Amino acid sequence: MGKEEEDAWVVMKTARAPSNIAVIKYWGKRDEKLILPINSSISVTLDPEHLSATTTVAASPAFERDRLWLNGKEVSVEGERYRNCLREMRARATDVVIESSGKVITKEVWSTLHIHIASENNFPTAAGLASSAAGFACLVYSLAQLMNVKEKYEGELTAIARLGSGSACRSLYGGFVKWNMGQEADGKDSIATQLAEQSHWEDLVIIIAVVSSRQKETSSTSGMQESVKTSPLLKYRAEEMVPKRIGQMEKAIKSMDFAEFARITCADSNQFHATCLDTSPPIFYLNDSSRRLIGLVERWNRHAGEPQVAYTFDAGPNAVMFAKNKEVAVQLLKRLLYQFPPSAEADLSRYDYLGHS
Ligand SMILES: Nc1ncnc2c1ncn2[C@@H]1O[C@H](COP(=O)(O)OP(=O)(O)OP(=O)(O)O)[C@@H](O)[C@H]1O
Ligand SMILES: C[C@@](O)(CCOP(=O)(O)OP(=O)(O)O)CC(=O)O
Repeated sequence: MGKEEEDAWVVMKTARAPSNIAVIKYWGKRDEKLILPINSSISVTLDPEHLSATTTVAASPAFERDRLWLNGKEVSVEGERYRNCLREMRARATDVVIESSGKVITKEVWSTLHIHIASENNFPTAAGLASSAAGFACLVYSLAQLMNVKEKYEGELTAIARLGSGSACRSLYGGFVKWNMGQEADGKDSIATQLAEQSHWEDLVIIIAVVSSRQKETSSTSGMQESVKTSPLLKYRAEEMVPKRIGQMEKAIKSMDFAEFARITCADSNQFHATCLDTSPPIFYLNDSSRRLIGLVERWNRHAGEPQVAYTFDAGPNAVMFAKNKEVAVQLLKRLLYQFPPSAEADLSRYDYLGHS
């Protein structure tokens, strides 16, 4: 067989992974390279129909270097995070048989093959809606399919996704997920585990209000670096507050106690933004619309006598809200449209309603 014929094959896999929203936030690393956090966190994985990354990975002897296209535009794959994920996945590749020809791609061959990656997000990238979480979870999962990688211990793939972006480790599972901060220096025990399936809490409805889809000024990565360096509140939060809240949140999820779930979710979001304000120079992720949303929910909950809706904000002004059930969700949408009426030329299909169940 000539070199051209030998190079004429390509193997390919496509996968989709959803984004996730933390109800106990990760903010701060104890190891920048391995992306090891200063506290554990808990998140809810979102519906892939609405917020997800779709990634196709391909390998061929004809490819001369690793390449990545993100939302149709080629971007560099030379960054440490992409390199680390690719290296760890290649190291775990096992035999793959190409169906059409019967040819076997062995572990040795995988170590010489270059990968082409094309990924699309169905929501704004780098706008505080955890695109990096969906993106790196999807990259690792699609590579695992392509290279026939089998986990040696549960959560091994989550530890590799973590090397791409901390929050990505939580997107490999659906439902309610905990990222254990771990203790080991090599990060082996800093993995995600599923607390409960999505179907465990069917009543819960998630609504996302995209206040702004502009890219944020301070990325999560640099924002949390500054907070670790300068915020005394962050240290107190990670050491004293989060360990207690993690236990309380696990209990609330297990028993589907919405009042407790809402109380902790709102308190943790507010404390995370307080640590941003406590950073020097201060970081502002919320804007006037975010604050109006907080006011609306707080007044409603107080008036109802017990929480009906919870809110949480990541590193941006966009709100993620949890409604107690479908009836409350409909009420919430009405109130949101009343408080924030769309302009006459708005495209109403962009008003997203995300059912969790
Ligand atoms: N689908 C994807 N595939 C691979 N990498 C992606 C994908 N989507 C995003 N990324 C990577 O993640 C980066 C954006 O991460 P960043 O943390 O700045 O924003 P975010 O994840 O949208 O927001 P946040 O984490 O604060 O909620 C992109 O520049 C890109 O490197
Ligand atoms: C506010 C957050 O969304 C921060 C997420 O930070 P990233 O996971 O994007 O940061 P890196 O690990 O540096 O990639 C809270 C959370 O998702 O827990």
